[in-house]
Amino acid sequence: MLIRIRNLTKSFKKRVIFDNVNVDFHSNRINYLIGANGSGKTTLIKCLIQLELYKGDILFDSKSLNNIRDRIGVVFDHPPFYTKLSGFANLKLLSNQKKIDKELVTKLAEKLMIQDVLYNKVQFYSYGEKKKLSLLLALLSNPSYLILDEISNGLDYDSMILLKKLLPEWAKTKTIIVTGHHYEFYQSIYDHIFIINDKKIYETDHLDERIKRIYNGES
Ligand SMILES: Nc1ncnc2c1ncn2[C@@H]1O[C@H](COP(=O)(O)OP(=O)(O)OP(=O)(O)O)[C@@H](O)[C@H]1O
Repeated sequence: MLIRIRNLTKSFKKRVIFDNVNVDFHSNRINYLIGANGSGKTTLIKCLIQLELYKGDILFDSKSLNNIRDRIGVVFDHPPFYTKLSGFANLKLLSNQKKIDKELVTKLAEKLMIQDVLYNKVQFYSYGEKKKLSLLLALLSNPSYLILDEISNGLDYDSMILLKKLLPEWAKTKTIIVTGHHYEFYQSIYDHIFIINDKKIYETDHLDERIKRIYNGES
């Protein structure tokens, strides 16, 4: 379940974000993507699921997105929901499953510790609760590819600990890409680290001083 990116070029008008990027995200691993603010982490995720137009090829285990769309789960930093509806109603509407498995929803809601608000309107959800609802939605289809943008943002201590335990478990059967600025959170769980710098994406095996500078947005 390798994600292969070849000759990816992405611009917003004259602003080039990626210039001929070639990179592979590893199968059944936690691939941690870092980069300064505005370097293009969210843009890359949007390219992966074709929410943005780009030049180049992105293949999931040699297949194009259209063939595996149902097997991708994505959580954005600010997940879009119907705020007047309950969390559960949102899951029913937004899930790519024909019929929602209520038992699974309950199980996941308990695991992610949002069972108490599941039937409340999303407009009353906290930022962290929305994140968890979005994660629950992504997990409902048991995706082979799980892409999490800034997932650690807004999570409380217990939820962070939980996620630290769950991510490596999920990586046994899923190809995971995570982005985020909380290096301390990811350092004990990532398998591979990738950095966006100067319109390219590099894989690296450790966070040297150069990378630390870039990571801290000082490049
Ligand atoms: N639709 C758009 N039109 C024009 N510019 C955009 C658009 N979307 C993103 N950008 C710009 O592209 C750059 C990359 O944005 P992106 O959100 O991918 O960065 P990021 O690495 O996720 O940043 P952060 O760490 O702050 O979340 C930014 O300079 C942003 O302003």
